[in-house]
Parts: sequence; C-alpha cells; structure tokens
Amino acid sequence: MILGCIADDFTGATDLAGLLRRSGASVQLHFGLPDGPSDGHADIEIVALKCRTEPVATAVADCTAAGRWLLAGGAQQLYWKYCSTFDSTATGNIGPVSEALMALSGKTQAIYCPAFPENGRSVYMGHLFVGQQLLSESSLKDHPLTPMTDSNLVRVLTPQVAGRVALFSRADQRSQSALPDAEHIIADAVEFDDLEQIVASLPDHVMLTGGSALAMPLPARLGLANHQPEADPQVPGRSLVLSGSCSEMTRRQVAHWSADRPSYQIKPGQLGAADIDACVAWLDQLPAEQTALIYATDDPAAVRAAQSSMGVAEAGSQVESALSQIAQAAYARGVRRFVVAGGETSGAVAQALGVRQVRCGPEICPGVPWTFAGSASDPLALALKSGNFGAVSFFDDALKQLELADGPA
Ligand SMILES: Nc1ncnc2c1ncn2[C@@H]1O[C@H](COP(=O)(O)OP(=O)(O)O)[C@@H](O)[C@H]1O
Ligand SMILES: O=C(O)[C@@H](O)C(=O)COP(=O)(O)O
Repeated sequence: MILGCIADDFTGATDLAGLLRRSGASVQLHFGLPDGPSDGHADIEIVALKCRTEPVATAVADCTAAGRWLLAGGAQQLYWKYCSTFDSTATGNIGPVSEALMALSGKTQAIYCPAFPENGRSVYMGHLFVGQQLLSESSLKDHPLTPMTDSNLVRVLTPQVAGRVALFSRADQRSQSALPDAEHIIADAVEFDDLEQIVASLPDHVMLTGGSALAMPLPARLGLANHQPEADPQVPGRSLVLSGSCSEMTRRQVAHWSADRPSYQIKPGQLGAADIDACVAWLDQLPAEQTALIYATDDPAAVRAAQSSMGVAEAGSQVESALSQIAQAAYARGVRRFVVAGGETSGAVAQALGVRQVRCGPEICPGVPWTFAGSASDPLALALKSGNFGAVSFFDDALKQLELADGPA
C-alpha cells in the first residue's frame, strides 16, 4: 500500500474510492477497521469509519487505530476524508482527528479543503459554498445530526483545535506564496485546477485532509500504476431502495420515486418490532419484480418535531436501527441489490448486512459508485448515496445501471 485513507462515513468512503479509481490505481475499501493486517496488494486502502458524529475522544481513538493499521500496512501517506460540506457536530472532531493523525504520521501542518467542484462545493476566502449558496444558507443548515450554520471554515475549525488556524487564499496560491505560518490551513479551491495545484506544491511535512476531490491528484503524484479494472460481478436477486437521508436532494429523489412506484414510510417515535414486521409484510406482498423504496426521509419541520419529542440521537438511531433490521429481513428474502441514501444510514445498513470489504464498481454519478461484496457464488451490490448527491432520478439511474450490466433479458 502506498496511500492510506480514513473516511468518517461509509458514503464518503465509497465517494473517495470511486474518484480514486478513476486514476486506474488499485483501491481496496474496508468497512470498519479490518481484523487482520493489510495484505498489501492494493496501492490505496480506505478504512471507512462511522465517526462523523462520534464524541471527540472516540473519533480520535478510532481514527488513530485506523491510521496505525494503514501505516503498519506500508502507507507512505495518510489522507483524512470528511464531508464536502464539512459536516461536524458542535463539538466537531475534524480538527482533533487531524491533530492525532499529524502526530501519528510526523506531519507539522495540515491542509483542509472540502471543495468538490464537480458537485458544486467550492471554498473561497475560507467560505464554503454549496452551488451558489453559502453553506449556512444551504439546506445543510437543517441537517438532522450536523446542522451547518457557519460557512466560514476558519471560524468552524478554530475551536476544534489546539494549534493556529489560517487561510491560504486562492490569490495567495496563484501568486505562489508560501503556506501561512499556522498548524491548520484552510485552503481555497474553486476549480479542479486549484486542487491539482495544492497537491502539486505540497511540502512533505504537510498532511492533506478534505473531501474526496482533493485526493484525486494523489495517485499521479505518488506514481501509482494504472491497473486493468476487474470485471464487475453479475448480481442476481431482488432490489430494494432504503433512505434515511433527509437532505434536500434525497427528499426530491424520494418524491420522484414515490410518485408512481411502491414506497413505504417509517417514522421515528413509533418504531417497535410490530412496525418493522408490518413493513416487511408489506414488502412480502409485492411481486418480486417490483422494486420498493422504504424511507424515513422527511422535511425539516417533521425532523425537528421528532427530535424535540425524543432527542436528536434517539430519533436518528431509531431510524437507523429500523432500516438495518428491514435490510436484514430483505436480505433473508433474496434482496441482493441495495440502494441506500444517507451516510449514517448506509453505515448502519452495511454493518447490519455484515459487509466488511467492498470492491468499487462503476460510478452512477460523481461521488456514488456501485460497490460489490459477498462471494463469487452469492454476490451483493450496494450503492451508498451521500445525502446530497445524485440527480432526481438517482434511484432509477442506479438500478438501471445494474440492469444494463446484466445484458439483454
Ligand atoms: N424522520 C426523521 N426524523 C428524525 N431523524 C431522522 C428521520 N429520518 C432519518 N433520520 C436520521 O437522520 C440522519 C440522516 O443522516 P444520514 O443518513 O447521514 O443522511 P445524509 O447523508 O443526508 O447526511 C440519520 O441518523 C437518520 O436516522
Ligand atoms: O464529501 C461528501 O460530500 C460525501 O462523500 C459525504 O461524506 C457526504 O456525507 P453524507 O451526506 O452524510 O452521506
């Protein structure tokens, strides 16, 4: 292994794997810290954790363990992947994890750049934009777990870290100024060229952290070879769409699907075993060729109402647990193609299905590839969609791509 990456959620990890795979480098993606050591075969290994909303001490411990595992497997460089919208809780762990990984890998400065131009995320004067909107004015202000109410990343990061935080503006980058004299540097980037420039001029003592796009120039910089991709497995079996994301784009995707396809809503607050049984019974009575959507997705007012009656964490974990149990029941009934919307939701579902390692397949849209797990005789396909990614027809787009891979019926 040459490059070792740690991602703070499972969709973020598949996003990163899909973009790195474009370079032709071999990428291995682990869900959770593997039990044994790395076999060292892949150029790039990614450890996906579910630590975005973890308290600082837990996230630091989990990421440090992942960093140690990657370095022991031969990684020459670590990359810390978080969300392109810098999602973090009020007691955010992005900075503390960076400080721990810097110490572990002997780096004295870290660059932070969540920009993902292909998906409309840019950083200018340290302010994060989602499309044309400031982060704090975008739908991310209503995120159920990590509401983002400040677009100024210098201001967001400063209380998270012990060291100094400074901005490396686009103007300073263009005039080839030296990096600011601070341990933590928010780097502007508006276009992909900016990301390439940051990576090209990276001094050895600096650790890179960011969204998936900043990692894209790394395989070329590290001289990683172009491998012929393995053929994707054919995955027979039923399909199911699960959604626990309440993002604006997921809400549109859910509405688009539900307009004329079978869909079933679950709501936190009333999610006992009987509700899960009722949902599974509904699934059982559908003809096998019909794909269903089961969702907890709701609008910000409904999410706030659920959270104020039962607490943020309880509402989230009740939904995650219900969708996980439904996924297990569906798997037992022959579902082998899962499309899952939402980062935390995807983590919960993949863990419930016992998936520990996946192979990255074709991209459905920028940032969301199909991934494959299971055995040669019983493969499993998972499309783990970040909340805000994909077109309005994403669920169809994902399923059609596998049908095309099946060839003519
Ligand atoms: N109706 C709801 N009310 C409250 N919380 C919800 C509801 N539906 C889903 N959630 C929770 O909101 C969180 C959404 O996060 P996530 O799955 O990461 O989606 P995204 O990718 O959009 O960030 C999950 O913890 C999920 O369980
Ligand atoms: O960087 C991104 O935007 C994604 O890879 C990601 O991490 C999104 O998180 P979720 O919306 O919680 O899936």
